[in-house]
Amino acid sequence: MLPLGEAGGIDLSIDGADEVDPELNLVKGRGGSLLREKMIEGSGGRFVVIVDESKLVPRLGCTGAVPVEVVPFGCDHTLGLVRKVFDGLPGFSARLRTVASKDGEGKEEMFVTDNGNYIVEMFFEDGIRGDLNEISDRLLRITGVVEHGMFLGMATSVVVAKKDGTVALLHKKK
Ligand SMILES: O=C(CO)[C@H](O)[C@H](O)COP(=O)(O)O
Repeated sequence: MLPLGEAGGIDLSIDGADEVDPELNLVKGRGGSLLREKMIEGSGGRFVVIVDESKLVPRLGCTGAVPVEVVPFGCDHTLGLVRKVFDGLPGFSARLRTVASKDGEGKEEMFVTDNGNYIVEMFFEDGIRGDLNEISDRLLRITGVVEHGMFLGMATSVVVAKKDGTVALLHKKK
């Protein structure tokens, strides 16, 4: 094991994904590790994704939350700014992710990422329509947003395990 800065580049990253669209854009981070995953998988080299076919979607955001990592300071304000990006979009909602509190008394507490941050979850009625790169830029320009879970143009190949037992191999268009 080496720190990222000492690895001298990463030739190959292999990971799962929560969603894969026809252009091999991904949603990742429903487990909350999107920042570290994006740092590693975006550091160059090949990025191979392994999923089952339930992860293939026509548009990102079709099957669940698209996560956005935000700093805890002013998180409600940042949540409001994230909501503004999709202002007026029917069926859109966003909230801060919570988890059941460990005290077992049925309370909820903030979900904290491995970097000590919070997660805003964005929900779309029928997936994200529009220019994903533009939406990405708008989200990343919000002060308080650390990173989001759309991995655009990063996957070089996707290995898809199908229900019938066969495997399909998809490659990024050049
Ligand atoms: O994207 C991910 C985390 O960011 C995971 O790879 C993804 O959630 C894997 O899901 P599953 O356990 O259903 O294979």
